[in-house]
Amino acid sequence: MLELRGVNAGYGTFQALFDVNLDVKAGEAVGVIGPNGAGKTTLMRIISGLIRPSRGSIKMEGIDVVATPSHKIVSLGIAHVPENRRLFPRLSVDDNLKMGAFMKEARARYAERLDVVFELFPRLKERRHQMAGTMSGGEQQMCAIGRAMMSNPKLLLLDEPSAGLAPVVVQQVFELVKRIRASGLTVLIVEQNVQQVLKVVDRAYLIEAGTIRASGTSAEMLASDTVKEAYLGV
Ligand SMILES: Nc1ncnc2c1ncn2[C@@H]1O[C@H](COP(=O)(O)OP(=O)(O)OP(=O)(O)O)[C@@H](O)[C@H]1O
Repeated sequence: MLELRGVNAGYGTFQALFDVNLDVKAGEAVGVIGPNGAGKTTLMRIISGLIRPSRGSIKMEGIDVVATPSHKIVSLGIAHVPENRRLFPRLSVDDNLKMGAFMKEARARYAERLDVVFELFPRLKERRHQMAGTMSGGEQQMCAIGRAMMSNPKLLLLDEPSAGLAPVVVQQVFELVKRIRASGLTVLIVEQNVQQVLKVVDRAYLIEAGTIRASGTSAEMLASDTVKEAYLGV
């Protein structure tokens, strides 16, 4: 579904990603792990077109993402849930969800998408008239994911969905990821919470200083000495 080849990217003269190759197959959940500043968020940004690579190719179902204008990338089926959620805090849950269905095709299927989101996250239906900024951290994450799902994506990019949440809520967020996966959506998820994320993904990539250092199935990553020493504290 998604294929990155030889991707370099950065900010001005600063290079944040070096020769990145990455694949996500349809129906898979794939994790991206690594330390602070490794380039994980940058990776998500180049896939959703927020920034452009300086070299290399990105293809979504064979279509060149780099050549696609930013506002059309959602139409390729890519939806990005950014770090820190970025909800509209003073708007209701309903209005936040509406913002996720701004493309013409999504607008036409608004009611149908809303049903899908409410079925997956019944809590959002209960709270649909509440101001998003007054909901709990876990509920806000649900709302951010729900908003992304309003565009009827094929690939969901989740950037640190558990960041800043209390441990019990972190558990709930990983349960959400499992549910999304079971609904058939393909997921690429960035996480600091290595132990947890490896329980919900099929495969993962370890990125350090902008370079992919290791990749493999969750079982392989859990057994890898590099991952164990640096990220699992064993
Ligand atoms: N807008 C920006 N302008 C300049 N440099 C940036 C910008 N965003 C990120 N960087 C730099 O790019 C590098 C990679 O950052 P990135 O946010 O991708 O890392 P990360 O792995 O997501 O880190 P974290 O886990 O801390 O969120 C860092 O050195 C960061 O300072």
